[in-house]
Amino acid sequence: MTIQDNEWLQEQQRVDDTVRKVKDKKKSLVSQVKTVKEEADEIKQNFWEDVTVNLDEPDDVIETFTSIKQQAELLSERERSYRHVEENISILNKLEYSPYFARVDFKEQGEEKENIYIGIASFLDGDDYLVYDWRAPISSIYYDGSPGPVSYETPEGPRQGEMLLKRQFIIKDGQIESLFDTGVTIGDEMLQEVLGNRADTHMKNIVATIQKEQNKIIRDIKSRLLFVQGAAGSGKTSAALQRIAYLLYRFRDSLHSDQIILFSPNRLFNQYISKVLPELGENNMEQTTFLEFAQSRIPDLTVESLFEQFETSLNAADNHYRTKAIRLKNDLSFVHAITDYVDNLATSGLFFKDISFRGKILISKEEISNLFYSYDRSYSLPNRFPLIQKELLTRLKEIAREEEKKQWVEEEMELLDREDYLKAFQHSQKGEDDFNSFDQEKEFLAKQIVNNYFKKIRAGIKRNRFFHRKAQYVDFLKKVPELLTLKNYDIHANDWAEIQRSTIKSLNGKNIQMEDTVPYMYLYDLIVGRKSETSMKYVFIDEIQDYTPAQLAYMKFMFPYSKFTMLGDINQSIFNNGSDSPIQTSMKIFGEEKAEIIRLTKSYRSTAAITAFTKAILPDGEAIELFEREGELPSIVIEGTFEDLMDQIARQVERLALQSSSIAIIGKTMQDCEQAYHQLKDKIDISLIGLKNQELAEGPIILPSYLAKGLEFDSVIVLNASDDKYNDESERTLLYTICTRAMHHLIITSLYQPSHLFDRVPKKLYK
Ligand SMILES: Nc1ncnc2c1ncn2[C@@H]1O[C@H](COP(=O)(O)OP(=O)(O)OP(=O)(O)O)[C@@H](O)[C@H]1O
Repeated sequence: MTIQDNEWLQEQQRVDDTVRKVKDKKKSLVSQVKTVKEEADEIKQNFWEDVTVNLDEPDDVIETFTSIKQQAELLSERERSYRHVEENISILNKLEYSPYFARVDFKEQGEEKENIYIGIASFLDGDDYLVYDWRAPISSIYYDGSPGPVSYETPEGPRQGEMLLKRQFIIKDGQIESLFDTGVTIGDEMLQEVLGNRADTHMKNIVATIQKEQNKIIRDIKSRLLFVQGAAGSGKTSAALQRIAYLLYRFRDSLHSDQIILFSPNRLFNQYISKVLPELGENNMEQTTFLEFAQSRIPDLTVESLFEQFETSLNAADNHYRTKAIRLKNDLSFVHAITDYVDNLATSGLFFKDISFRGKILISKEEISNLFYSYDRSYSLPNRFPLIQKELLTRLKEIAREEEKKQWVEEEMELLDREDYLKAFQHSQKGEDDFNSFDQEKEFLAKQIVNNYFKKIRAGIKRNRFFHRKAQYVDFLKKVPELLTLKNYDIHANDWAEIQRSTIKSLNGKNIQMEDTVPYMYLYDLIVGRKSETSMKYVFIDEIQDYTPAQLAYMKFMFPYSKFTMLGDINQSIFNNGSDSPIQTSMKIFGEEKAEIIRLTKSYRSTAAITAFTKAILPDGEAIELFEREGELPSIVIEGTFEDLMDQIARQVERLALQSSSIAIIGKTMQDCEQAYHQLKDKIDISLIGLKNQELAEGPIILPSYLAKGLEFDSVIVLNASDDKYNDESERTLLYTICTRAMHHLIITSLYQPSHLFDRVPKKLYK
C-alpha cells in the first residue's frame, strides 16, 4: 500500500507534536531531579548535624537511634525518588528520539474509533495516551491481529472490536524514515530493514517486530512450564528477554527484577544480552550459568564446566569410561538412587570429620556420630544439624576454657606486641571490679589468643564442616551397584571400579567433574537440608538442550515455587546422546499439567542462502522456514596445508571486514583455536576468546564452538571443518550450531576433505 504524501506529512506533524510534549515533560523533570538531588546532597552533608547524638542514658540511646533512623529514611526516600525521576528521564530520552513504532486504529463496538500509537513506554498528555506501552493490553492486537475483527485480553476480560489500520514506522531522531501499512504479518518490509542491519556486539530489542508466535511466549502468564523449541535464530532468546520485560510491566506491583533468574550458557552470552532490558527501561534480571550456580554450592572444590567436560572427554584416553559415567550420572535414575541411599542413613552411615586443632582431636568423628544418632529417629537428618551445631559449639566453649590454661598459649603471649598488651591493659582498667592485676590481663590475653584460633573452628561448625561430604559421596558411589542395575547402562564391575577411581582422583585433587556436581549437591542437600531459592518467581533456562535430566530435576528441587520458561533447540546440543528429547524430559520432571509447548520454526537471523545451507545439514531440517533475505551463498574453501589454511582465513577476514561489523572464526575446541590464533595474530588484528577471557571484543575474534552458543555475527568463518575434525554423527548438531551463528556471510574452511556431515547439502547451496 502506498502512503500519500499528505498522510506522511500528517504523521510527521503528530511525531513533532509528541516529541515537543516529551521535551516539555523532560524539561520539568530535569528541574525536578535537580531539586531532589540538591535535597539529598544537603541531607547527606548535614546528616550528623541534624541528628541528636546522646549516649548517656539508655533512653538517650534509643532517642539517638530513632533520630538516626529517621534521617536515614528521609535520605533513602529522596535518593529513591531521585533514581525514579532519572529513570523517567532516560525513557523520555528514548521517546524523544523515537516516540513510537506502530499505529493501529481500533474501533470497539459502540465506541469511537481510537488511534493507538505504540512505543517502548507509555506517554500521556493529561489523560490522553499519546503513546501506549508495547506491553499494554491493547497493544497486543498489533502483534496478533490484522485489519478486521480482533480481540485482546485485559485483566477485566476479553475485548472485541475491529482493527481498521495497522501501520509501522521507523523514526529516528524525531524524523519518520519509513512508513508501511501492513497486513497479516508484522511487515516484512520492516523486518527486512531491521534484519538487514549489521550485527552489533550486543543484542537489540525486537519490540517493533515481534511475531505472533513470539508474542504468545512473551505474554503467557498461565503456564507453570513454558517450553520453547525453536530453530536456530528463531528468536527464542529475544522472546525470553521481551517476556521478562512484559512480566515486569504486567506485575509491576508484585514482581521485582531480582525475582527472575536467567540461566545462560556462558558469561560471554550474559554480556551479549545485557543491554536489551535497560533499553526497554527495565532492570536486568539475575543472571547466572549452571557452572556458577554449582560452584557457589560447592565452594571447596573446583567445578568442571560443561565445556571442560566437552574438551576432556574428547581428548582423554579414558574417554570410554567417561562417556559411560556421564550417561549414567546424568540420568534421573541416578538421582533417585541418591534418594534411596539417603533413606537408609536414618540410623547409621553418616560420615563425619574430627574437629581438630594443633594436630590434636578436640571432638572426634565417633563422638559426633554418636551424638548425631542419639537423637530420636523422628528428627529428619537435616533437622539434626542445627541441634548438633549447638551442642558442638557448647562443647567447644568448654574446650576453649581448658585450652586457655595451656603452655602454648603462654608461649604465644610472649610473641605479642605492645599494642596487644595495651589493649589488655585498657580492658582490665574497664573491669567491673577495681582489681587490676597482672593475672587479669593475662587471662584476657589468653582468651583472645584462643578465641582467635577457635573463630575458624566455630565458623566451620556453623557451616556443617564436621560432616564429611566427600567421604559420603564416595560411600554412595560404592553402594551404587546395590541401588541400580549398572548392566542396563552397559557398565560392568571393572568399569564401575574405574569410574569410581577417576571420580575419587578428581575429588582428591580438589576438583569435581561436571557429571558429579548434581549428585554431589543433591546428596548434601538431602542430608544437611536444602537452601532452596523460594523467592524466585520465574526461572528462565536458555539452551535447555544442554541440560541433563539430573540437572533439570535439581532445578525443580532448588526452585520449588518458580514458574519455568525453557528455551532450546534439540538440533544444537553439545552432547548428542540420543536419549529422551528435552521436551520429554522436562514433561517427565515438571509434569504436563499447566505446561505449554511453543514451537518457533522461522529463522530470522541468517540470510535465506545461509538458512537453506544450514538446514540441509540436518536430517530433519525441513521444518525450518527461511526468512527471505538476500545474501551471498555460503562457501567451502579447501586447503592442503595448515599454513595455507591460515593464509586463506586471514585473506577472508580482510575481505569480510569491508562489509561486516563483527567477524568470528569459530573452532571446535579451545586447543584448535589457540593453535590457529598463534599463527593468525601475526597476519591480522584478532582477539582470542576463551574460558578465562570471556569479554566481547571489538573487531575479529576467534572462539571455540561452545562459547559461540547463542551469539551471532555478521560473518562466520568455520575453522577447519575437515572430515577428521567433525567425523562422528554426534557432531552434526555442533556443526549446525556453529554455522547458524552467521547473519550475512558464512565461509567454511577445511584442511583436505571437508566433513562428510556436509554431504547431504545440495551443491547448489554453496560455492
Ligand atoms: N521478531 C523479530 N524481529 C526482529 N528481529 C528478530 C525477531 N526475532 C528474532 N530476531 C532476530 O533474529 C536473531 C536471532 O534471535 P535469537 O538470538 O533470539 O534467536 P535464538 O532462537 O535464541 O537463536 P539460537 O538458538 O540460534 O541462539 C537476532 O538477531 C534477533 O534480533
